[in-house]
Parts: sequence; structure tokens; C-alpha cells
Amino acid sequence: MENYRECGKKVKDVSLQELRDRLAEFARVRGWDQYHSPRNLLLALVGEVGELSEIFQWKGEVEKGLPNWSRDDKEHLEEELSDVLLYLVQLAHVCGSLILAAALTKIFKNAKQNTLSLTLLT
Ligand SMILES: Nc1ccn([C@H]2C[C@H](O)[C@@H](COP(=O)(O)OP(=O)(O)OP(=O)(O)O)O2)c(=O)n1
Repeated sequence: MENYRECGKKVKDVSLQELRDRLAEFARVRGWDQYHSPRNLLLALVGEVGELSEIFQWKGEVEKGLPNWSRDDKEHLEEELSDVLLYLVQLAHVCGSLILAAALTKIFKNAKQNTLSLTLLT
């Protein structure tokens, strides 16, 4: 997938906030923001997770890095992963959640809980 080059930016310089703003503009221009309620976005997200799952359905276990997959299959996977991410970003936005800060906090909490469980086990 090289189309991101059309955006004129390097991927490492793109933030979740920029994705969120681009998506908001995309929806505003089309008059779709009226449909982007938390519930509708959640349902759209779940639908895309279903489409992502279909790619793996009936394939058996898949090796990391997907060495035996065709270019088309990998491109399809990237598109579905993106749809999931984009709906998740929009869902967090309409819920007033700062997803990046929340995710970092959660990683911190997970690590703390994990250390606590290890301490209790030993
Ligand atoms: N009301 C909408 C409709 C679409 N999108 C954006 C978010 C996703 O990135 C993508 C999803 O588009 P489609 O629902 O057309 O789904 P697909 O691209 O997966 O098409 P298909 O289901 O034909 O594979 O478009 C959006 O933000 N708001």
C-alpha cells in the first residue's frame, strides 16, 4: 500500500488526531456526520471486524508475517485493518475519549496488574 504517499506525509508523522480530523472532514463533506452516533459507529466497527475475520476464516493457523499470502490478500487485509482502526478512532472521538492517552494509561495499568499478579504468585 503506497497510496499514503498521496497525502504528502511520512507515515511516522501521522497521528491518531490527524486521522480523526481527516475522518471528521470526510464525513462532514458528505453530510454523514449526522449518522455517526456512538451506536452506529460501534455497529460499523463490529461489521468491519467481521470482514477482517472473514479473511482468516477457514485458512487454519497463519504464520506471522503472512509469508504465503498473495499481494492481493495482504492488500485486502490492510484495508480491513484500516477500516477497523478508522471506525475505532471515530467511535472514541464521538464518545469524547482521548484514545491515545487512554491506551497508554491502559498499558501502564496492565503492566502494574501483571507485576502484582506475579508478586502474589511467588
Ligand atoms: N458512513 C460512513 C461510511 C464509511 N466510512 C468509512 C470508514 C471506513 O474506512 C470505510 C468503510 O466503507 P464501506 O462501508 O464502504 O466498507 P468497505 O470499504 O469495507 O467496503 P466493502 O464492504 O464493499 O468491502 O469508509 C465512514 O467513515 N462513514
